[in-house]
Amino acid sequence: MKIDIVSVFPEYFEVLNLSLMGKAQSKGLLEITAHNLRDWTHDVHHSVDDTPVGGGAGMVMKPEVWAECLDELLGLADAAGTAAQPTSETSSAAPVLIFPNPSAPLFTQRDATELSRTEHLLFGCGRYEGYDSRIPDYYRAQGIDVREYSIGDYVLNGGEVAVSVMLEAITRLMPGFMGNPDSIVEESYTGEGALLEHRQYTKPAVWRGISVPEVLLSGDHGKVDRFRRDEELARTNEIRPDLIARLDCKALDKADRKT
Ligand SMILES: COc1cccc(COC(=O)c2cn[nH]c2)c1
Repeated sequence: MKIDIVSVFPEYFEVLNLSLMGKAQSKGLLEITAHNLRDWTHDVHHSVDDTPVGGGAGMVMKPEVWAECLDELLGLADAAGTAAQPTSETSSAAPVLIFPNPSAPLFTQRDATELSRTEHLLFGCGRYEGYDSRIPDYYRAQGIDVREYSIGDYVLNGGEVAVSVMLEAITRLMPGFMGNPDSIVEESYTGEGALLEHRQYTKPAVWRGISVPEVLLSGDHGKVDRFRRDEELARTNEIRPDLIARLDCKALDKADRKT
């Protein structure tokens, strides 16, 4: 998978060369490039933002700068309309263009699963009050698959943290990324927006006088599975009833068949 990230703080992503992400890059599973949006400015101040049309506090990121950058990274015709020549850089599959945005639909495991099968992702990190809203609209009109996602109900100073969160959720699902692929199978229940996972315990069976649930020591896998399933339903109902509402009957049936 080829991943391009555009930010005014590209150095923020140097951390991706560590641990699993670093290994995945050295194994050729991933190719991550962080670009500095200011490389597409032409003024002496390398300005990427301007005051909001209609007034209001803060600054908004300029569409022209983003467009010069995205046209190039997406391999689109430039403003003059001359078709950009496909280069070795231009991946065959059209990339998905993703913008973190607090005012967008929530990014879920279902999105991570879908995007983990994509060949080329291009992330755009907003700063200040955000980017000119015409940017995603324009690229949708060019036929690009543009997604805007929130990672939660809070506002960050920029999209970089949100991109890191989405990248981790996406890349860990890629075949060959995790040492032990089984570790993501179990999550398929909770992952697909289904249920919260059951509580986890390890040895010792009794720790500071607190015992693990007896059934887990029974050796009866059928009973253990049933116990865990019941706990998943109860925990989800108590902590995240909204996930129950999203559950479709298939997932519930599948869950019952599992035990
Ligand atoms: C309109 O673009 C903006 C504006 C302001 C900050 C950001 C960065 O993203 C977030 O703050 C965020 C994403 N999910 N939850 C919070 C983007």
